[in-house]
Amino acid sequence: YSAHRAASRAFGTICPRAGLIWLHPFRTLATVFGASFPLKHQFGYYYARFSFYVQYRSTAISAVTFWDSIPTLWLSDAQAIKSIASEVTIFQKDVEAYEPLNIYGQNVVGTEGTEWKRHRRVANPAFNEASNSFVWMETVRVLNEWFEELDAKNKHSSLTIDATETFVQVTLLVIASAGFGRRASWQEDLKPPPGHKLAFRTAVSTALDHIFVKALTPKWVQTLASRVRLPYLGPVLDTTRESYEALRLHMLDLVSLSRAWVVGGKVDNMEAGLLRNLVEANMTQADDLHHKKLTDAEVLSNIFTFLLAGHETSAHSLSFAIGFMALYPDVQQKIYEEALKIWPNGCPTTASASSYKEFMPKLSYTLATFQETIRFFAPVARLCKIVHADTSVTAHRFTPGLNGEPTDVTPFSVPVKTGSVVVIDILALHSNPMYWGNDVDDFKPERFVDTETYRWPRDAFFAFAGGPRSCIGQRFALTESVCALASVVRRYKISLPDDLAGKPFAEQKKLLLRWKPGVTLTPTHCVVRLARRDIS
Ligand code: HEM
Repeated sequence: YSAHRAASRAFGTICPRAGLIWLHPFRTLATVFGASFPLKHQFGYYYARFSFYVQYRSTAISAVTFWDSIPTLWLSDAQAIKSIASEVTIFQKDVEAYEPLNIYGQNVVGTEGTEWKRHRRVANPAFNEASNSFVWMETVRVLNEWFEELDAKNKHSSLTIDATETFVQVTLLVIASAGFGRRASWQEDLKPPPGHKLAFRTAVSTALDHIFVKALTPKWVQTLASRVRLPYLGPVLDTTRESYEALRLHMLDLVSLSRAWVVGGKVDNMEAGLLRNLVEANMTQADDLHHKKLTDAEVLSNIFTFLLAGHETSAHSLSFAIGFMALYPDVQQKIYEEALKIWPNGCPTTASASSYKEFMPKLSYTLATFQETIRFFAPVARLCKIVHADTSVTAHRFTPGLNGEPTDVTPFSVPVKTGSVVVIDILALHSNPMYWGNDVDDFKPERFVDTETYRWPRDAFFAFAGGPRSCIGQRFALTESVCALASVVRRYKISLPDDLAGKPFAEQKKLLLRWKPGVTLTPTHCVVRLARRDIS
C-alpha cells in the first residue's frame, strides 16, 4: 500500500502501478542476478520485453524499489525517451551504477555534468571518418588472420566455432589497435610479453570476467585477501587482483609509449588518436581541470573503459548476428550477394583494404541486418536516469487488440518528481509494436531500410542511446561490425550446429540465441558451423 502511495506521489494516479521491485533495476546486483531474478511473472523480469506494458496497457509503468523506496518509472515510449535523452540537466546518469567501472579512477562513462564534459571533450576528436577508415582496415587485417587460422585447421569441410569467443578476440584486437596503437596479431597476443605475467588479451578477459567480484567485494576484504589466505574466496580474489594489476601494467606501457611519441614530436605518425588525446590531455601544462586536462588515474580509467565499451558490445552483437545468419539462410544469402558485388574475387585482404569510404555505403543490407540484430539484443538492455527537477513526460495508453497489437493509442502526461528514477527499457522500446508493427517479433532487416513510402522509426531505436550522452563509438561499432559480418558471410556459409539440426525452428532459435545479463547482454550458446564457400 505504501509503495502505491509513493508511486502516486511521484507519478500521479494516472500512471499504472506495478507495485514493488526487489532490486534497483540498474545496479550491479540486478545485473548479477538478472538471469534468474526477478522471476518470470514478477515485474522487472529481464526477459519480459513489451509484455508488462501490454498487461498494464501503457507505455509507462511506475513501481517502487523495496530497499530504499525509490519511485521508478519504466518507459517503452519513444516520445518520452527522446525528451529524457535531450533534457540532460533534468535527467542525469545514475553514476552510482557505474562504480564497477571506476576501478582505476573516473572516466567518461561514469561521470556527469562538467566532469563528464571534460572527459568527452578529450575523447571526441578521435572519433571521425579517418579513424573509421582505420577501424575498417584493422578489422580486415584481424579477420584475415583469423580466417588463416581457421583454414589451417580445416580447409575442406565445415567446422564449428563459438561465435562469442571468436568475436571477443576480433573486437579486442581492433579496439586495442585503432584506439590505442597496440597492433598485435591473432597468435602473438596469446603470450605474455617480457616483464608481464599475463598476456594483454588474457589480462583484459580475466579482469572483465571478474568485474563483479571486484565491484561487490568490500575493499577491506580485498586488502585482507592480499595479506592472508582466505578459504574459498581467496583464490578468486587473487585472480581478480592479479588480472587488474596485469592490465594496469599493460595500460601503463601504452601510455609510456605514447608519451614518448608526444615528447618526440612524432604525434602525427600516431594512428591511435584516442590514446594520443588522452595522453596529451594528461601532459598539458594548463592547470584547468574543467577544460581538457586528465589526471594519471583518469587516463588509465578511460583506457580501461574504452577497451571494455569498445569491444564487448560489438563482440556480443556480432555473435548474435552470426547466430541469426545460421537461422535465416535467406537473410544470409542477401548479405552474401551484397558482399559478392563489392568483392567478386573474395574477401578483402589487407593490401586492398583501404576501402571504407567506397564499400561501407554499399553494404546497406548488411548494416540493416546488424541494426535488426541489436534491436532484438541491444547490448545495453536498460538505462537509468535520476530526476533532478519536477517535470513531466508524455507516454501512451492503449488497448491491446486481438493479436496483442495496440489500438486506441492515447497520449497522457506523467508528472515526474525530483529524486525519482526513470528506467529507459530499451528491450521493451525495441519490441513495442506501436513503432515496429505487429511483426515486431520477426527478424526482418528490411524494417531498417527506408523506401519511398516508409521511413524506419529512428526515435524507437535506442541501442546506442540518444542525445548528448549517446554512444561515442557508434560509427566505430557499425564500421567494424558491418565489415566483419559481410566478410565472414562472403567467405563462409554459416549453418546451425549438428545438435540443433532437426529441432523445430522456434526451439533452434531459442537455444542458439540464449543470453544472460552482464556488463552488456551476453550470448551464452552461440555456436555455429562454417564452411568455405569458394572451395568445393
Ligand atoms: C554495438 C556496439 C555498441 C553499442 C550497442 C553501444 C551502446 C552504447 C550505449 C547504449 C551507451 C550509453 C550508455 C550509458 O548511458 O550508460 C554507450 C556509451 C558509450 N559507448 Fe558505446 N556502444 C557500442 C560500441 C562502442 C564502441 C565500439 C566504443 C568505443 C570505441 C564505445 C564507447 C562508448 C563510450 C565511451 C560511451 C560513454 C559515452 C558518454 O557517456 O559520453 N561504444 N554505448
